[in-house]
Amino acid sequence: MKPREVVKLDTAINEVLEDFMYRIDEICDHNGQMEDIYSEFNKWSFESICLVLYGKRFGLLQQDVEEESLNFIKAVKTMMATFGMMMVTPVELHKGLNTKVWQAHTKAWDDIFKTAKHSIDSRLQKHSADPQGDFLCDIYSGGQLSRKELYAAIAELQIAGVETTANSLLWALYNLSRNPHVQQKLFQEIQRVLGAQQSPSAESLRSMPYLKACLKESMRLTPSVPFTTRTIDTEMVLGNYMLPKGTVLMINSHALGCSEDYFRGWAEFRPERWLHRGSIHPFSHVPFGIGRRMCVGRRLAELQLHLALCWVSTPKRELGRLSSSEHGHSPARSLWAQQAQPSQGIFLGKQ
Ligand code: HEM
Repeated sequence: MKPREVVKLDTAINEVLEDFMYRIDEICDHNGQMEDIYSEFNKWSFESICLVLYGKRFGLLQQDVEEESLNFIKAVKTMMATFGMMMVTPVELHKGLNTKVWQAHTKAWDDIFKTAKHSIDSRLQKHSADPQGDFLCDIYSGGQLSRKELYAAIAELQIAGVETTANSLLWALYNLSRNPHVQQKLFQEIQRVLGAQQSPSAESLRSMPYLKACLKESMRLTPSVPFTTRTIDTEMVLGNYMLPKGTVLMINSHALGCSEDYFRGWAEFRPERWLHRGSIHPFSHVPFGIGRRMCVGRRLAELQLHLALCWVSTPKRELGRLSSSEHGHSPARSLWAQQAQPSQGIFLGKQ
């Protein structure tokens, strides 16, 4: 996604964030806690990415969610859950025996595509007179993708952009809640740039280096995708090792972020370390992967997360740390194959 196209999406992202903040205030109890914080954050990122990709609100942040939206989310959840099961047993086995997992998986994809297709078709139709004026129509009118490929590409973007973004925001808030002095500095920067009432924008973010440093530091210490892999297609020598073709190499971004060699005092949450240009080895921080297959949604994810931090980090909503007896979980618990999520120990309500 081209940076100059991505910045134009700030209004849509803010629209969803405003609703998200109302929702947080509605559902937080008097202690500033909410029942299922992870699922609420997923609703936000789902609504946000869908508005960007399909140009349509799915109403997930409302009290009563429409059936079409619920079915869509159910399909995404089923697809992810069955995908997880097929990671531990061979896919061909499921396919050959037409197992229940396989049936549920393929039905879920059919349902996802049905909704994606419907939304994409309406969007293309709506902007047919001026395709260059719309992000999705612009991609399609470039002529490099067939309609079917466009459906598949957009559905993939959507799936890739929900949990990763929600999880990163949750970790960022978790880290801020444990570092009040960082939070204070962040409030000051946001207030200085935005003044009393103004909503943040892609333009205002340009003057917020500390906010960007906070997100980087959070993604260093607690990346939402802790590793990526590559299967090498030719035999090669790497360091002192001879690697045959087909070897799966893993880049462990979490281990890199926790390396004393690259980050002095690595266990400290210290955004200041990112403010001195050239002081950090560029390959030591790769939360979005690296090279030709790196995350295509990086700029969009960063914009969503930067704006979200502006909305959440206000003096009225000081993020607090709940004591372990209040939430009863360890700081992180395993979510699925690759991700961990912070426990519910963040105070999110208004003071
Ligand atoms: C904070 C949020 C996100 C994180 C941490 C993240 C991280 C990653 C990582 C580590 C990869 C693998 C890259 C590699 O192997 O080198 C990846 C791939 C990918 N991401 Fe993201 N991502 C995020 C958000 C998004 C969003 C919002 C979208 C869609 C708009 C997206 C779309 C994709 C796609 C399509 C790929 C596959 C790229 C390919 O195989 O060529 N991601 N992401």
